[in-house]
Amino acid sequence: MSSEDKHQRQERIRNFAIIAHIDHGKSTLADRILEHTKTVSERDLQEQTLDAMDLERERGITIKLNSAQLKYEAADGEEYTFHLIDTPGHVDFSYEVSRSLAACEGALLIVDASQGIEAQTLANVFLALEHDLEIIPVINKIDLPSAEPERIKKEIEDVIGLDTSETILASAKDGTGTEEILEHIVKRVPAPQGNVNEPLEALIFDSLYDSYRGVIAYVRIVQGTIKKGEKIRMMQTEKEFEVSEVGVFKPNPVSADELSVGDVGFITASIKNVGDSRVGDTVTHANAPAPAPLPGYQRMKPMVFCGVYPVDPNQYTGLRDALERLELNDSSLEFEAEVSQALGFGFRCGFLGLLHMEIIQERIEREYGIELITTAPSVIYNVYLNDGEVIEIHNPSNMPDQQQVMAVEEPFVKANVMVPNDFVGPVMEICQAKRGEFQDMKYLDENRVNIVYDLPLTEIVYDFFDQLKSNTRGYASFDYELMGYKESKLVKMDILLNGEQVDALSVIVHRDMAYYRGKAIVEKLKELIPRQQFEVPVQASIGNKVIARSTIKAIRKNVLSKCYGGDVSRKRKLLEKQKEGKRRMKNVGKVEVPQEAFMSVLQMDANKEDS
Ligand SMILES: Nc1nc2c(ncn2[C@@H]2O[C@H](COP(=O)(O)OP(=O)(O)OP(=O)(O)O)[C@@H](O)[C@H]2O)c(=O)[nH]1
Repeated sequence: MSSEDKHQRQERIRNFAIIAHIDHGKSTLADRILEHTKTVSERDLQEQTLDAMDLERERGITIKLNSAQLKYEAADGEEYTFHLIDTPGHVDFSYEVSRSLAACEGALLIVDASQGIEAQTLANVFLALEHDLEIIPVINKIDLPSAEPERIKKEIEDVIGLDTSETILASAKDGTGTEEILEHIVKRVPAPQGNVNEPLEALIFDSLYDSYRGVIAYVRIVQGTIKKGEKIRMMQTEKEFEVSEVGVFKPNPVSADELSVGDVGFITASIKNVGDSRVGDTVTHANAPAPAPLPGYQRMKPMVFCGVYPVDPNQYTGLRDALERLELNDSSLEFEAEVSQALGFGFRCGFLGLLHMEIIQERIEREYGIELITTAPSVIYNVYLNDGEVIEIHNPSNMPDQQQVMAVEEPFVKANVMVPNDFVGPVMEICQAKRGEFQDMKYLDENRVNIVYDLPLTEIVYDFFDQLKSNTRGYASFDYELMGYKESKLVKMDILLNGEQVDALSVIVHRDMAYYRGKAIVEKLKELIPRQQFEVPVQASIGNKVIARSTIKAIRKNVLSKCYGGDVSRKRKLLEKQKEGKRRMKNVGKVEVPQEAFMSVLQMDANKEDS
């Protein structure tokens, strides 16, 4: 292709993302677009093609980014190449969202006609505006009887300040508006800038590990071109590779001769670890490198840590293999070996957030068949010692003795909560109970309010979101960003079972809440730990001082005594049932403790805590 042809082709490329809150219809709309452009034949179109992972489909959320190349013949008679880049809709993955937006010139903003803008949508729209994207508002689900497109338009204008005169009214369910959306993309989203003759700059906006090809890096070419056989360098990690294949997603990966300015596609280069091709890094040619990497690179750092142990100690090596494999695919997952007196050999793992943590745990159990015991999640604390040393603690049981500690800092976030007026009271109560500091409150329209609080991350890691949902009948939406560290009055609380301290149950709590938390935990443990053959005291202590106590009464339990006579099959069933119940038990000293107990600190309801 001549330079001139390449330029003409570049003029007809449109790169866009879809921004939407969970359930507002992003996947359904993406399906309509794929259908309409005949990218995927209707017969092949599995419901929601873009959400590929099983787990993702089950949970109905987008975890990993995906992209698709579409050909669209527009009303002006020209054929356009669209690249649709899917973005995850969850706070844990906001950095990935920011990189995928950096790969686009435009974004469709999908808002449910019966719901309105939600906190996460707002956060992502502002990210898109920062990247100077052209935003095309689409009000979806107008087929619903409860649709209020005029109210939503006004909300988009008032809250985001977008001009909504050209808003598209759509129903992804019945296909209304799909054609109009495609035409608006052609007219309103700018063609990519950049020059084919400049040194290569390609932005990695996602990468995944394929056991056959190695890492597949998803890239947007910002300057220059890239071909098979060329020597490339990752500008941040400074690793060099030889390109084994370039291609595009249709939406399945298909080889291409070359990727050129404006293209979105993939590169493989026998890269063995996703850590070598990090999201946000810039790919350039090794022998004619670009002068500087693309801006905005950040190393994704885990924020939430927990202990992960195999129920069966023999599966320790299996668990390590599973984590190593998952790490290949997920450069934000971190882990290191850890030994707990209570749980034996396991790993301390770091995650981007709670959802990320749940996803990894579920994948280990499902894909690798390893049953896990996990401890309550914790954040990273900065601990200032009396001797001037500063240490980072991400396992509460490693907290030094109180006498040695001068001060403790914990991470804080700025949280936006959007709710209907009626729920302002309950939301403020929850934030206050979670040690929140009120910052701001704004009306979105007559009906809805945005409340801003500074909150300790650790309180969000606990049951904040669940409480928010249950106290606002599911109406609240919530988003947060990390602000930094602040000093708090934090202490380590230990739990003793039968007089023995259980390291895996230690937590770091605010001094003013220690008594209530301690009381709630010992009560919860009393509920969760089955009666043993002897009486078991459960205590919560700070330093050597016991602050709460409960007792698990002794019983003598023999399930077989229930079976009169010799019904063998019934007997076997009962024994199996008992075995089943025991599977996730760990012996801690002489006491059998079920998995749930290690998460008990997460399961306290607010009322108990406040009472
Ligand atoms: N009535 C109606 N329902 C719709 C429309 N578009 C999507 N839905 C339904 O809304 C629900 C959510 O749609 P999805 O496409 O899965 O939403 P999503 O935004 O992709 O959600 P995540 O993948 O979780 O981010 C599904 O049950 C869809 O069938 C629409 O235009 N009208």
